[in-house]
Amino acid sequence: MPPVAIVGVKFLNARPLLAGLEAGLPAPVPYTFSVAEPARCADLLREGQAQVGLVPVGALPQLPGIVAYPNLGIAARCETTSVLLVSRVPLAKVRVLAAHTASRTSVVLARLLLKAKYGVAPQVVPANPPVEAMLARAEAAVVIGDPAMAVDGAAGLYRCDLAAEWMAWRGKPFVFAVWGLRPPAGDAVLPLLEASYRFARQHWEELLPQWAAAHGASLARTRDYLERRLHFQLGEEERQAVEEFLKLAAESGLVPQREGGIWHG
Ligand SMILES: C=C(O[C@@H]1C=C(C(=O)O)C=C[C@H]1O)C(=O)O
Repeated sequence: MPPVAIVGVKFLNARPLLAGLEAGLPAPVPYTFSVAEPARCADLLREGQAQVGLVPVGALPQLPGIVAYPNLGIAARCETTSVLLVSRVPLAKVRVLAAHTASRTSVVLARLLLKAKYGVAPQVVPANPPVEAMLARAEAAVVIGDPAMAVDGAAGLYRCDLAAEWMAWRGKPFVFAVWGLRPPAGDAVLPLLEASYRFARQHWEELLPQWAAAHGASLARTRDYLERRLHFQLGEEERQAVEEFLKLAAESGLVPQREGGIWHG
């Protein structure tokens, strides 16, 4: 049997979920591990080049045959500082939205919020950071991950932190990404995914400075980001939030209706 191909997200926010995989923890079956931008993780899973991937929740409707592991993911209940809608104009005046091509979740979330809260449905154009270049072609931009953390604090822009906006709107945490897997090939590595996060918890103080250096963030900011802003264990509230987000997005025509259940098991 060929090794199970596992792909993770390359941004700082995913490091706690990936630590044990990077360290090469043993698994009952052979596996390979690599990282990519979130949208690419979804593509690799859909094309069958990976059997397990950390995928944007917003991509799940377009991943037939892929189910989500219900216990681990990238979630937040407050400002993340790494998933931003920035604008040169008040949000009710946005006509063109530059969408970070790495994202499949946050672009949908931004469009949902723009419609529900500000009554606008801008044209969406694909784009990539830096945010200044994105805003040269559009009034507003969605930017995620490490490049968004570099934008934080930029002056003169309207800035909306999307997880906090969702929390204020729906009263639930927001889940950006989950482990997607293609059964039965991916099933054998589920304990490895748990072990990988456990490894991060066990080696946290050693790993934090390494992650900070690798992603160009200060230790204090990395600690605040990964300990206080994001969380990685999903419970009933998070699973309900995923379902609610996908339902709202499908009702608004932003994603197709998902065929079949979302969750593994
Ligand atoms: C918290 C984040 O969540 C990310 C956002 C994603 C998206 O918008 O599709 C996908 C995966 C996550 O890594 C971030 O990028 O900062």
